[in-house]
Amino acid sequence: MKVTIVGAGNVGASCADSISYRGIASEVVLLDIREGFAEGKAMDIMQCATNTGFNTNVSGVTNDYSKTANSDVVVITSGIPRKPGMTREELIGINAGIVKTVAENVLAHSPNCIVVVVSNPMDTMTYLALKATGLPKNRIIGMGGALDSSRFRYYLSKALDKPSNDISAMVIGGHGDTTMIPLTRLAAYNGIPVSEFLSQEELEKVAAATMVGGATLTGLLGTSAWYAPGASVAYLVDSILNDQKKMIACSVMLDGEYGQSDICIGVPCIIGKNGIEQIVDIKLNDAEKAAFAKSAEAVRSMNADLKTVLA
Ligand SMILES: NC(=O)C1=CN([C@@H]2O[C@H](COP(=O)(O)OP(=O)(O)OC[C@H]3O[C@@H](n4cnc5c(N)ncnc54)[C@H](O)[C@@H]3O)[C@@H](O)[C@H]2O)C=CC1
Ligand SMILES: O=C([O-])CC(=O)C(=O)O
Repeated sequence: MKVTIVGAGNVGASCADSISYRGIASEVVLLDIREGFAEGKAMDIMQCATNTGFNTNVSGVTNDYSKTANSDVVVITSGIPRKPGMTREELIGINAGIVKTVAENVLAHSPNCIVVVVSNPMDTMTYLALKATGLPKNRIIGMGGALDSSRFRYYLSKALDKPSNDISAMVIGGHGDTTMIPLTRLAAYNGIPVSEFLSQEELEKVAAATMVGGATLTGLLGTSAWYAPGASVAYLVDSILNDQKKMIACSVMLDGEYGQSDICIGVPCIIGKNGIEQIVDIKLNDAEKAAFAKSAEAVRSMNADLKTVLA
């Protein structure tokens, strides 16, 4: 199985690293426009192989899409990250042009691939990639919910003082500081609702910390995060390549589900060899429904800005 990652920066290289460690692809190609940069990242990752025991062949290329030909999965991580104080939405002006060109280039060389969009603002970039390529909606997946859900589990684990892996929890909605919807009502510690252990006030604090999880890291690091984003992409790619049918919150084109159409936004999906194999339309309560509608409205208004930025 072959995976291409376009954009060999912090997130792209971390994706290549995590995918190699998982041993889920025979080949990973990193592509970047910076001369020699992807080659250097690939060489550094390959020099881990003997000490960590992986057999994936990781290579790097400078803007040569012929080397990405016939990829099974292409991950788009090209574009600028935010700096402290910025929102993800502010990146649209530069990243829209990059994502559109990259999506067209990868499809020209890998017409059957499944595309995972990571660049921000991710929901709008997923929508753009879908419209620009005309691919069927099961083959364009926006990665955000996997990461946001793992941050939700992290903050719940801190509040509960229990391991993250004993907690199940999901974040739906937009991948933005104000558009995320941590589904606190459905979060559980070994099947027991977390509300049995945490007060309403504690749960609200966890949800608020989750929503600004990316901004918190950006403030600490001076640029946005990469280890957890890379691991989240690898988790998603594993479910595609190995047809695991995991339920993962992903940004996907809706066609009536959750009362929305013509929008890519985070909802629970079954992920397998065909990409998005099913959208799981869970029953939300009235407050969750209202939060989802508000989140969709914000994402939709960002999508409308594409006309201006791409003009
Ligand atoms: N969806 C999510 O959960 C997450 C999304 N992100 C987003 O991922 C993107 C990348 O973040 P980082 O890796 O931290 O940035 P970075 O600046 O470290 O790397 C971006 C790379 O893209 C390359 N690039 C720019 N234009 C290109 C083009 N046309 N073709 C190929 N490569 C190109 C740059 O040379 C650079 O190496 C950002 O937009 C960031 O906001 C970051 C973390 C999580
Ligand atoms: O915070 C950012 O800008 C990058 C990102 O999407 C995340 O880490 O969730």
